[in-house]
Amino acid sequence: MSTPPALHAIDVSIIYGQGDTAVRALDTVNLQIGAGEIVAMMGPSGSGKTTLLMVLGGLLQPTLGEVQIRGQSLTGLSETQRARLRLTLMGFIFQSYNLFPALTALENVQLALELKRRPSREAAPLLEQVGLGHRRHSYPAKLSGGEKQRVAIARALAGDPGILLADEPTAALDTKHGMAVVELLRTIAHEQGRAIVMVTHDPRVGPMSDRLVTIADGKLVAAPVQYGLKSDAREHA
Ligand SMILES: Nc1ncnc2c1ncn2[C@@H]1O[C@H](COP(=O)(O)OP(=O)(O)OP(=O)(O)O)[C@@H](O)[C@H]1O
Repeated sequence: MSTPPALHAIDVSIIYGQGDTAVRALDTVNLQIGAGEIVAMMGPSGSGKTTLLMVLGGLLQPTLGEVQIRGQSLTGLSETQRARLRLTLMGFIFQSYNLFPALTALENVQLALELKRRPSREAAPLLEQVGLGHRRHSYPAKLSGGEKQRVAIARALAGDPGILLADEPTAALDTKHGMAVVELLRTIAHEQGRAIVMVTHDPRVGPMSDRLVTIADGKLVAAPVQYGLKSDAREHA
């Protein structure tokens, strides 16, 4: 039997609101992401990128269709069960880092380890893995944007998740630091076998990913240029 994909959206639609004010934010989306694959998701503002990321992360239930994580359907799970899956299988990375300003880099990661109930894992090696071992005792205010995002990535790795979901992780960074963060995420996907989905507005991120998924008006569309290893258009035609 073949291994199920890390993430699988099957005919997913999301309709916000009802009646005249209803918005179809996602329209019959089909998407598979495998372990060890880094996928960039692009599209105009309001096209449904964040909504799709939230659905893939089990933070939002599809109006129609379903999401499977490693072959397990999220449909019918309680909020507590979905929260447990998120805690054990997923890490989240945000544009604005969301670090605790009163905690050092090390303490930010340690707190995540405690919340994820991972007493056997240590924060310092996670910071070293993202190239920040030497800044472990620095507070976020003393770190550059790129360094803050690296702490946020170390924190997202605290639970040793198979899946990382990143919402515009480079949006607040200059080109050099932004590309270094994407390079780090790419290494994490390829060397550690994690599935990574990254929403981005930056056209330079697509070529650094294994696959570029383009979304317009809530639908996945074939990208004008296909990058990397696989083509989403081929896979989901
Ligand atoms: N909670 C909500 N209630 C109603 N409509 C919503 C809600 N969240 C998003 N929408 C609508 O759904 C559509 C998709 O929004 P979404 O935030 O997923 O787009 P996006 O591609 O991430 O946009 P951006 O690039 O601007 O962040 C938009 O039309 C948006 O106005």
